Amino acid sequence: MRLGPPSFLASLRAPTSCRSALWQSSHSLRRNASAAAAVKPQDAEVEIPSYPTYDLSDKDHTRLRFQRNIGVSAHIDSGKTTLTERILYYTGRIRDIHEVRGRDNVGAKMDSMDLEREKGITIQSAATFCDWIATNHKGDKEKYAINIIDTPGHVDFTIEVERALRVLDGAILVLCAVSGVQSQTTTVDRQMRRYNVPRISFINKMDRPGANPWRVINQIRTKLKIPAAALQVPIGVEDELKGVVDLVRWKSVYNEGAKGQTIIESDEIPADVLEFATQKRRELIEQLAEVDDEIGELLIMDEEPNTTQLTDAIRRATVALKFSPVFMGSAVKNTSVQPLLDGICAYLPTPAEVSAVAHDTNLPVSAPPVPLVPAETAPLVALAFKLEEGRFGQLTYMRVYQGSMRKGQFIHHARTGKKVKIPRLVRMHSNELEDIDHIGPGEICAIFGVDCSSGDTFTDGSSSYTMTSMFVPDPVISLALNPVGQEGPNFSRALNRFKKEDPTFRVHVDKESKETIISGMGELHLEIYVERMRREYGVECTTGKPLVAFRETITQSADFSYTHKKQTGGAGQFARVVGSIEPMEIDEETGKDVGFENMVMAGNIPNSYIPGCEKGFYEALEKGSLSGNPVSGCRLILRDGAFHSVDSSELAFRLAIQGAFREIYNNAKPVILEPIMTVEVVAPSEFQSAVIGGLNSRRGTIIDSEVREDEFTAVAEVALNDMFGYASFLRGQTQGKGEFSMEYKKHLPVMPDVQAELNAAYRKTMPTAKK
Ligand SMILES: Nc1nc2c(ncn2[C@@H]2O[C@H](COP(=O)(O)OP(=O)(O)OP(=O)(O)O)[C@@H](O)[C@H]2O)c(=O)[nH]1
Repeated sequence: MRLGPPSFLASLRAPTSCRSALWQSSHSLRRNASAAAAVKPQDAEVEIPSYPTYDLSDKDHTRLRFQRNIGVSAHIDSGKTTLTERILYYTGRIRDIHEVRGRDNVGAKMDSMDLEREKGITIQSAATFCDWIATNHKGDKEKYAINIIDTPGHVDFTIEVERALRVLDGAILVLCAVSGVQSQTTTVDRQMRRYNVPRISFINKMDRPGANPWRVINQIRTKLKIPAAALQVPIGVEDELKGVVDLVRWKSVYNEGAKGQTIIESDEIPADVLEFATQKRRELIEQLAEVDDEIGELLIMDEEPNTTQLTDAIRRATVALKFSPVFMGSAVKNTSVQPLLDGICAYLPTPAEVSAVAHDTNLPVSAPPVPLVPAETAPLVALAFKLEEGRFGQLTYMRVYQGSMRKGQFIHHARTGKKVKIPRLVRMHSNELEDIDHIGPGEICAIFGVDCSSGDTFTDGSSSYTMTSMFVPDPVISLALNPVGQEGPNFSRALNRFKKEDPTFRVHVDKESKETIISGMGELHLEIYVERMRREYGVECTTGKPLVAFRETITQSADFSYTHKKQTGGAGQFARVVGSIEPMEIDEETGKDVGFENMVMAGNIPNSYIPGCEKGFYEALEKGSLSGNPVSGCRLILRDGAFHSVDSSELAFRLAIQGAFREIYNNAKPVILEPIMTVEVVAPSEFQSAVIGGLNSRRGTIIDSEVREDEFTAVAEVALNDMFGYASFLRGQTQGKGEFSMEYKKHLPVMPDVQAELNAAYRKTMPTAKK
């Protein structure tokens, strides 16, 4: 988790005394159910220790000033991979350019999986690094080290975007010059906001007929609600695009050479864009004045900011998340990618400019977080943000937040307390590795041979810090998976590996049918794993019909007072629990919408039995009694109870909570929820009414539509259950010219008739269920 805009260097050095205080935990169990078990007893006064402070050395300052960790994210097919390929080429990281779905059949460097190259989509985010000699606003050259993560655009692989943004300091938001802000752009925008990631916007595909960057900028301002202004205007349009006018340095910038590798700069602004460029420079200053005091004052005094003032203001406002500078070009036509690289160096933050925090596991979860300082001398805190099974074993991607790591060094796994040696330390270049001996704070690397899950923290053992992990959305779709022939060990081996790599991929065995059920973020998501199972593990599988992941929730509170008592000759079971269940809103930061709160006073239930109660609650949530689907949006508050010195046990309390939950569930007026998707269709204008009619016939609600010269976009909310078979339906409706993307929006109650149907179907499968 990052804190807000960084005037944070001051806060890093805040006097320790202000953090050394008695602090009272009162609602510590509310926020994070999974962390709840580790929390200290409530209402205890806890002393916050005084943590040592670390200052950045001059060496740290210099290194971090020239370091950037950035991501490239966007709606599908906006050109992220194509852009990254250019970046790698111009920075000298690769010797030649290969296109996504290119005729040379090589495929883009960052799409290294065979499946990615075949389908022409990015499935896994890939990490790489490069050096760039940037030209600054004075025209001086400076060398920067840039770590880049290219993320997938398909919503099915959204966890990859979450993972990347969690550890990146800045991002490039790529938009198509024709389609503008699309549904997935909004999702990426939301993710960037969640992790406070400053962003540069890059309007790609300026060579396409109908390209209109000004409409796109307007959409950034109105739809994404972030002040934005162009730092460039194009020279030439569509096919004739030659370069851009740099509005900050007031220069014309052209690409020359077969691959646009030579940058030619000129002080002469072409006459046909001069007036327009002057107007857009004015617009840039006015937009900045809205968010930056210094420019605001200059504007009031009617003074023109100079290049340094303008650059500094753009940087300040971008890093403070108040503004997005907009660049434009065409990745495929090799135009204006180098100025974007200069922009990354000039305007995106250094690792020292974003604040990162950890939690001290010795304190309750709601204790104030501890700021981390990217100083080499500080004790190590690193976050494993992605796992990947490679040719040489498990590869763990790490972001080092403070301190450093060395090959051969021992590091501590914060969750398990295990000490592990780093056998091999590498920097990643897509699927190739470069061995290194040492990695400093603020950098990204990968290590081999360390067993952990994604989201785990590593330290040098001197602190008990852990970093909060990322938002993991719940699956929306599931299907039964059966290996053809005998089930061999590779079947479960593959499933275990996929589960570890991807927290949005879930596996369980259905208790009734005994079938293996896999769940995920969409049909494509699951299809990719079934295919990987075949290719990487040699296991051929058949799959059942995809099923929507229904959920249940409660709509009102209900109290319980329940005694679990059993006397069967030997030791008996006794546990009494009193409390309530109530509806719970989702926590935007953690994604949690279920929680267990212990408010038992005076030891009426001994502390040692509380974990049993909590376990019982989470088990009860696994299957709601309306339809057998998991229950979400529910908090249990345990207020009181009673125990017996001989007959009580953790098991008795676990069963007591389950019994209580079963007994009062219906009093809390449960309903069945279904996933609602945002569906965006782009198709030639002549098919507009057919497409809208098609969405209406699937009970969709049209929430936005836009008609451009030749094509239109329609955005609708449709229940996922009504979307099966839509791809071929749309193909038929639009002679194959329509495209659609779909992403999960929210869960909503199903219609009463559907609820009755699902309930009846569930009862039929449950001979023991109450009829
Ligand atoms: N006209 C035009 N096409 C482009 C440009 N950049 C990329 N494309 C094309 O757009 C398509 C998608 O490009 P990708 O680079 O795979 O897009 P992506 O955003 O990485 O795709 P996903 O990772 O699948 O979301 C390819 O056919 C590219 O050749 C551009 O500047 N102009």
